[in-house]
Amino acid sequence: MTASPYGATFALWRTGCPDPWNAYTHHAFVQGLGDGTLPQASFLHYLVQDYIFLVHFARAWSLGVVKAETLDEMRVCAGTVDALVNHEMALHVKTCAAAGIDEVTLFAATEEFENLAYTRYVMDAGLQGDFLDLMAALAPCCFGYGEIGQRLAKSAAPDTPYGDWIETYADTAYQSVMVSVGQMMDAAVTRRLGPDPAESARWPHLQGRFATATRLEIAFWDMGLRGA
Ligand SMILES: Cc1ncc(CO)c(N)n1
Repeated sequence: MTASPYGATFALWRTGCPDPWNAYTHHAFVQGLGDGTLPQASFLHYLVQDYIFLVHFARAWSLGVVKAETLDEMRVCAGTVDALVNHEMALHVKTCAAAGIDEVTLFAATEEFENLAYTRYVMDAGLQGDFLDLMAALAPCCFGYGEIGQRLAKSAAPDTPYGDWIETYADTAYQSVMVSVGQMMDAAVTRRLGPDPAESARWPHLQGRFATATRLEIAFWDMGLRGA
């Protein structure tokens, strides 16, 4: 198992589904962001959908506050809601405004099925299950973009038009929130499953949620590439 700055739980989950994880983090859409060959129409189609995605992700992280058992869990979940609605979405608003799409239009955009499936899957994981079910479904989103941002910041073509996007996820603001999310998830898992969580009866189910959310990330990139 390869260690990760985002904690031991994530490292275990990622190791549990290597092929989907690789397909997600090295998707053609991601390569196109890095080398600049991604068509702008695909990028905008993705970004409008991603704005709606973040609205629902902020709702799911808010459910984390409701399902938390410690103040630390509440703090990290509330901090993530803040990072999503007050920071990350600024990228979407600014980039779309420059392309002539205003925020009212963004908020009213029709959701693609891939977007609906992913966001409602995560919300249902949290409603049907407990805090850990919700975290397992949220983890691929957080840490996948963390890994992609870090890798592209080092390897992207200097003239890619997607530098702002890359910078948003490579930035210490995003990375440091992800490190605290990873630490919080490790503590949450130890608290509920003990020191050897992978041996617990619940582990395969949590691993399954992580893998499903990872497959939904792949479908989200596919949706972006397909265009509007
Ligand atoms: C689809 C998707 N996954 C993860 C992130 C990171 O927050 C995002 N903005 N969109």
